[in-house]
Amino acid sequence: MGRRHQPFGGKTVVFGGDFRQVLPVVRKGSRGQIIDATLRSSYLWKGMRQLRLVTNMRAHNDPWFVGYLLRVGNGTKETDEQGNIRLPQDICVPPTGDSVELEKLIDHVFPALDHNMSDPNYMTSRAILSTKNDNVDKINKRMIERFQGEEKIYHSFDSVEDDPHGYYAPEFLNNLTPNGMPPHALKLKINCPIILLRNIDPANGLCNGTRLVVRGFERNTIDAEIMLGQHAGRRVFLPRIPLCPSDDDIFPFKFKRKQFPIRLSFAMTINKAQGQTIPIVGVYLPDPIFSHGQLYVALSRTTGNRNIKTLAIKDDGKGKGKGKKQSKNLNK
Ligand SMILES: Nc1ncnc2c1ncn2[C@@H]1O[C@H](COP(=O)(O)OP(=O)(O)OP(=O)(O)O)[C@@H](O)[C@H]1O
Repeated sequence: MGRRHQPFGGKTVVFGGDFRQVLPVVRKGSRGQIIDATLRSSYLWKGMRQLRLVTNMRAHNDPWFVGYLLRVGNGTKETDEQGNIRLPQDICVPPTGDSVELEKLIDHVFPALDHNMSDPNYMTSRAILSTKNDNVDKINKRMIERFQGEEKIYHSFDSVEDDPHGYYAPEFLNNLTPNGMPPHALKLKINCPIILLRNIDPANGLCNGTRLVVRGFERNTIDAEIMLGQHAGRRVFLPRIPLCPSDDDIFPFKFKRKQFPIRLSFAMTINKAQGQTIPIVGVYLPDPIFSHGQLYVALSRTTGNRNIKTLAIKDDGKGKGKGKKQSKNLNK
């Protein structure tokens, strides 16, 4: 670090990013505060040299799709009078207004599940993405019920720091699942796909967002196999670790959960999928999406138009999104 007065001691540091994607999350932040949290607003920005990557390598076999993604991401895709974007007809599962529509989306993304359950490539090359954890949990629950194989439920140990008199009953704590935390009752089956929620051992490929498949159950560890990236094929034993919610002002007490830092990954939030390549993607949008950047992230995880199916419930203007700072739903 020779030049102490320069950023990073004068060393060259490479930052990467795509400003069309979801911006940093600022809880309850205004538009201005969110923009303020981006690299573009950093005092370092003016000292940076910008290099542009202009070829979409992931979807390079589908030039029409690449152009469509750029129009969505750049905000140049034409909208109707309510601000809705028209999704291509061939990627839409027609909404029917009942539970069958979701089953249809699941069947598109996970065809012949019964025959392919033990094929790790099948399991990790597909996922359903949605905006909210509630939707994701609903789909993961359906999928694990459908999945066949030896089942195990791991329960967490929940506690509150500085609570010597035990004011917070375990039953109450067990019912809490703040964002980014694993559930109290983690129901798994052999060969089911999971995603890591914390960096455990980045040097060995165990990072927040790593996708794995469950191979075996031990009393205090889970035997799993890394599925993607340079560590694909590596068998690891995942430990239970103490976890705290990332938003520390969410409860008026300091909540601690000892659990395996994983969730099922048949479905995940769009934010969690940012940065991943998922060859076959389903997008479930029962509510208006938060921003066009979120739609851009969801659609751009895959390699082309034919590998994506969306189920968008039409926003009739009376929905929950009405009057909030959400962009309109994105229907046909
Ligand atoms: N030069 C290249 N030649 C061939 N394939 C490439 C090349 N660069 C990237 N890819 C492939 O494109 C896909 C996306 O790459 P990568 O995840 O590095 O992009 P990214 O910019 O981080 O994407 P995003 O931000 O959208 O997640 C990967 O499947 C990768 O293997």
